[in-house]
Amino acid sequence: MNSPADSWRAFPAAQQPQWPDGEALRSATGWLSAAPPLVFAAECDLLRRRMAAVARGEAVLLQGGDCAETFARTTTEAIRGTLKTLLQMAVVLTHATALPVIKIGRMAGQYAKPRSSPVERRDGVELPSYRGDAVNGLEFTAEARRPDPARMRRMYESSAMTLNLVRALTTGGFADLRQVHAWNRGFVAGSRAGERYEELAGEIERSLAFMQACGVDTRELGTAEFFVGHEGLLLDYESALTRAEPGSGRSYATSGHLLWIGERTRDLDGAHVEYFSRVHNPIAVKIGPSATPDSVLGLVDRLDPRREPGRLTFVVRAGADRVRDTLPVLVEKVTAEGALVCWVSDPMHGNTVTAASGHKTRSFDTVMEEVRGFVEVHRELGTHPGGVHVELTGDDVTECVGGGNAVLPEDLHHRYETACDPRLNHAQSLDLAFRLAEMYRDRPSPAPTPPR
Ligand SMILES: O=C[C@H](O)[C@H](O)COP(=O)(O)O
Ligand SMILES: C=C(OP(=O)(O)O)C(=O)O
Ligand SMILES: [Mn+2]
Repeated sequence: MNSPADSWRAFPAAQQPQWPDGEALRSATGWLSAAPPLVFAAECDLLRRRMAAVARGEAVLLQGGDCAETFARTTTEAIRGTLKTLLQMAVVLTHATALPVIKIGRMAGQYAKPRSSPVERRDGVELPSYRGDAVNGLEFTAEARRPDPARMRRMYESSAMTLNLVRALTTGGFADLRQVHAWNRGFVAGSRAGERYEELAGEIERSLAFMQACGVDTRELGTAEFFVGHEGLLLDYESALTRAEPGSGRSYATSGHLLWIGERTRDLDGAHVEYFSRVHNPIAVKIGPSATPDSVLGLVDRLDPRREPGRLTFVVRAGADRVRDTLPVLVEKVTAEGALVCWVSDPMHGNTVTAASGHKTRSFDTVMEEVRGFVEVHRELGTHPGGVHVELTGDDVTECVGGGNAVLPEDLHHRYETACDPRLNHAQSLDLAFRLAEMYRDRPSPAPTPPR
């Protein structure tokens, strides 16, 4: 019970499914405990070093992907679409900042969802809420909504399939920077952001040709470093995949490189903080508008007691109208405490609204307003706006309104395909990258903090 994988069991765990079948739960977690790790300790350590560079102002983080991955969309097309979108956004940001962009997919594990309400009501019928494919089915039937622990095994298998393809694509030539034009193919033509991207890709190609002509070996640009992460919500799953490293004796969550604690599960006395205090991965915590300086400093003490840059990231999701008020004091207090954490903006979860049609949506302009507020706060304090964490897809969905190829509220039903929250589509994602790039270019980050 006091092992790193199990100490959380003595603490209250929010947002966990009520598994109806104890025997099925034991069978699933037993199977997971014997399964190979999905990621390796050395990869997690490498990402910690990369995140330390973000904390020092020497790199930028780009994290994105579905709100909720689904088993049905574990397809080559969907995975490749998200990956290409992130690679394109990273090129835009690298070009503007002249800093390395650390890429993390919200992929290969994003199958469990915290919910505002444990139940959903439709036409007088009440059923358990959908909690992600790892727990139950999206279909509104009693059968589908019953939590089934065997789904955690499918979560592992879908994560493995996704990770396998991601590893092949990022190292097998697909992510080669010399393919910078090819990544834009297959996406809907005609968006302003797409055109801007084509211009930039042309510029990069000419620079690469120039470097080659000067005798520089550009083959090094043939692969991309890419990590995966998800909300570490389902503690039965995460603890079954926790492995101790024989050399160091350290424990790692091996379901993903960087895992985060959500806004609804960051209670200092709760099971999630306890579990994550025991594993050595780089970790993140979502910070909403109600976070007090004391609760944030408490998280630093519990999760980063040695104040090691790269260990802890705060993902701020305050809302466009609150970020300028709530963020400064948090940044000031954490900095005064001697912690060099990464500050990242999630401009989506504080800005969800319900459209007249009943669809959950987010306005692109409001999303950008939160990013702007986040960057401005850091500029004023002389700290580094470390990057963004966004819900996006390479598909041409109509889930968020606005953006370059404006999706109108009346268009939402055309391709509203998300299993949970509304995602930016491909054009909106590129648009966000260009606008963020402008913010970085207008006011470069201060000189990096010297390594500690
Ligand atoms: O993705 C985040 C949460 O799971 C989601 O925003 C909760 O949505 P709900 O308010 O519809 O439950
Ligand atoms: C649940 C999520 O966010 P938050 O914890 O910030 O609400 C999410 O990232 O999908
Ligand atoms: Mn979400």
